[in-house]
Order: sequence, then structure tokens, then C-alpha cells
Amino acid sequence: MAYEKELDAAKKAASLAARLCQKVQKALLQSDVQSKSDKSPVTVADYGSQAVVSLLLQRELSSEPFSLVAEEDSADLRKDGSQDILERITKLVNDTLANEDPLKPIDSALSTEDLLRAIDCGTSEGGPNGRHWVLDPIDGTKGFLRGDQYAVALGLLEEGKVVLGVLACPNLPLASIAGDNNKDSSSSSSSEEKGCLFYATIGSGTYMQPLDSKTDPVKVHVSSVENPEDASFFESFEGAHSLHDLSSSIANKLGVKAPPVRIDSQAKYGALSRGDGAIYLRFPHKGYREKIWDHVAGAIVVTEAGGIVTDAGGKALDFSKGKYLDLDTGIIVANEKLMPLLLKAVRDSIAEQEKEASSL
Ligand SMILES: Nc1ncnc2c1ncn2[C@@H]1O[C@H](COP(=O)(O)O)[C@@H](O)[C@H]1OP(=O)(O)O
Ligand SMILES: [Mg+2]
Ligand SMILES: [Mg+2]
Ligand SMILES: [Mg+2]
Repeated sequence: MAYEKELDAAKKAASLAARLCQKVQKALLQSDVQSKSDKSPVTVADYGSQAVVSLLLQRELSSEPFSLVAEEDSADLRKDGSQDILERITKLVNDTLANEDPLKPIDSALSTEDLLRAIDCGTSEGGPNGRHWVLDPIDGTKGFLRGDQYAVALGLLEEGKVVLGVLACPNLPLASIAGDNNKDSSSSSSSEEKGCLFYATIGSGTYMQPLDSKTDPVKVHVSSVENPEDASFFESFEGAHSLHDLSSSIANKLGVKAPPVRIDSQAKYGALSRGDGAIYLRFPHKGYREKIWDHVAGAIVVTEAGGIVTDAGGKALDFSKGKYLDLDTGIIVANEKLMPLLLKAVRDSIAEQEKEASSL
């Protein structure tokens, strides 16, 4: 299979980074109310996750040139007053790497300077030539802070095309979340098994396995629903990230009966790839520029499972332009049967919205 070595490294890196994030989220949720308003846990986990992925990929793929386009950089950590947090992150990363394989002797512990360097390996600009890893160390920081969904999202671009993607979703139940409309994580039963690892390489399909076990992976497929009345749709939990009114107008036009399933992060792409819902609607507020690390891994996980990911104009996403996606209005996902109907509903709803705005 093509990209076997890269896939092994990516799965290992994303799983280990997810373990680091889980540890921080657990401590955050157990902490008292006062420290819950403190944003530093997510900062620690964001940087820690990026350092772990950067170090693991370089170690496992040491024979290849390494380019990483990632969300975080070390500028804030190098400022005066950041020494404490920098030391916290370094300890967390060292502890995570030390526990990676108890049978393997560990390399000497990283210094704070090693940690800053590992984070800054992620400052590549990407583009149409060569290989670039693309990382969101924690996608869905708002969900992470709430104790809800988030993902470690890692993909690989080759000559501007996505060829591999891994999504680690520590809080996503292994069982389907279809019908979980607006259910928060606290209302789900504690016996529900959580933690999914989705992965895909170009031409080989999408697989899912439990995040923390050696259980065999299963091949997954997007929903085969053909009648939009039977479809359900995903959108952002956060209204500030996507226009819920526009999604609801599109869903009405299609005749969708079920209320939206609102969850954070690229866990939406993972859930779609196994058919928990049939449609994803994402319409950021005007002026917001989508970044490639928010969609690279999710896009291949869905397309290899048989789905289609386009912008609101029906154009495939172009990941070859650097850090940003150059988009028409929003991002939509559906299976092949639903996509033509969805595109028409999107076009009509946007036209209506523009007409309303111009008559005001
Ligand atoms: N104003 C915004 N509009 C759209 N997306 C945003 C906005 N601010 C942050 N994001 C990013 O949207 C993604 C999550 O959106 P959602 O959970 O709604 O799908 C994340 O990548 C998040 O960044 P981050 O990775 O820092 O959390
Ligand atoms: Mg993100
Ligand atoms: Mg992020
Ligand atoms: Mg962020």
C-alpha cells in the first residue's frame, strides 16, 4: 500500500498527541470553577500536541525532508513571563514521550529550547510543490474547554493534493451519534465507549479504530441516504463559527426533517465518514478565512469513505495555495446522490439571503 510508512507514523503521532490532550482535558474538568475560566490548559495542550506530532514524525520518518504547516508557533512562548508555562509544556511532552513505549529506553529529556524548536518546525507555508504535513494540534478549542468534542487533525499534501489524513477524536463515541441533536457530553452515559481514530490514504478507503486499543480497524462509508427528508445534517456547535440561520434555510429547502446535530471540530468529518449524518454545512461569518489545517485531514477521511467535499459553489477544495483556502462562501459535504440537490438548495438560499440584505 502507498504511504504505509507515513500512515503508521501519522497514526502514532496523532494518537500520542491525543493522549496528551486527554490528560490535560481531564485535569481541566476536575479543576474548580475559578481555574475553568483560565484559558491556559488549552494553550498547554495545543503547544504540547504540536510538539509531540512534530517530534514523532521527524523521528519515524528521519530519512525524508520534513515540512510541517501547523496552527501554532512559539512566538508567545518566547515572550517574557512565559517561562512557567513553557516549563509546564516541556514536562508534559517529556512525560508523554516517556510513557509512549515503556519497553523502549527513552532518549534524554527535551529542554525548553528543544520544545520551542519542535513547535517551530510547523512554520512551513505549504504550497503546490513537494510534501507537506498539515496539522491542527487541537481542532475545536472551544469544545475542548467545554469538555466536548475536539480532534487532533493531521494530513499529508503531495504536490498540492491530500494523500493521507488522520483524525484522532478522543471524545467521539465509538457507536453512532446519529440523532444526538444538541446532546452535551455530560448527558451521554458514562459506559459509552469513546475515542475514535479515523484514517485514510488516497485510493485505499477510510478506516476507523478505537483510539486506545489494538482492536482491528473497520472500513467505513458515508451515509447512503438518497431522500433528503431522511437526511440529517451536522454543523458547528458555535454559532460564531458558522451561520446557523443559513443552514436552517438550506435544510428547509431540502425538506430535511431532523434538527441539526451540532458538534465541535473535525469530529464532524469523522462522524460523517461512518454515516452518522448525511450532510455537513459550514458557512463562516463574512471575512473569516478558512485555514488548510481545519480541513485537510477531514476532507480525505470523508472523500475516501465515498463523500464529496466542495465549497458553496460546488468547487473542490484547493489545498495547494498555502495556509489559506480560497473559497466561495462556505464548505459543504454530502454523498454523490444528495450533492446536486444540496448545491441547488445552497445556491437558492444564498441568493434569497442576498436579496433580503439588499432590500434592507
Ligand atoms: N470565527 C470563526 N469562524 C469559523 N471558524 C473559526 C472561527 N474561530 C475559530 N475557528 C476555527 O473553527 C474550527 C472549529 O470550528 P467548529 O468546531 O465550529 O467546526 C477550529 O478550527 C477553530 O479554530 P481552533 O482550531 O483554534 O479551534
Ligand atoms: Mg482548527
Ligand atoms: Mg486548533
Ligand atoms: Mg486556534
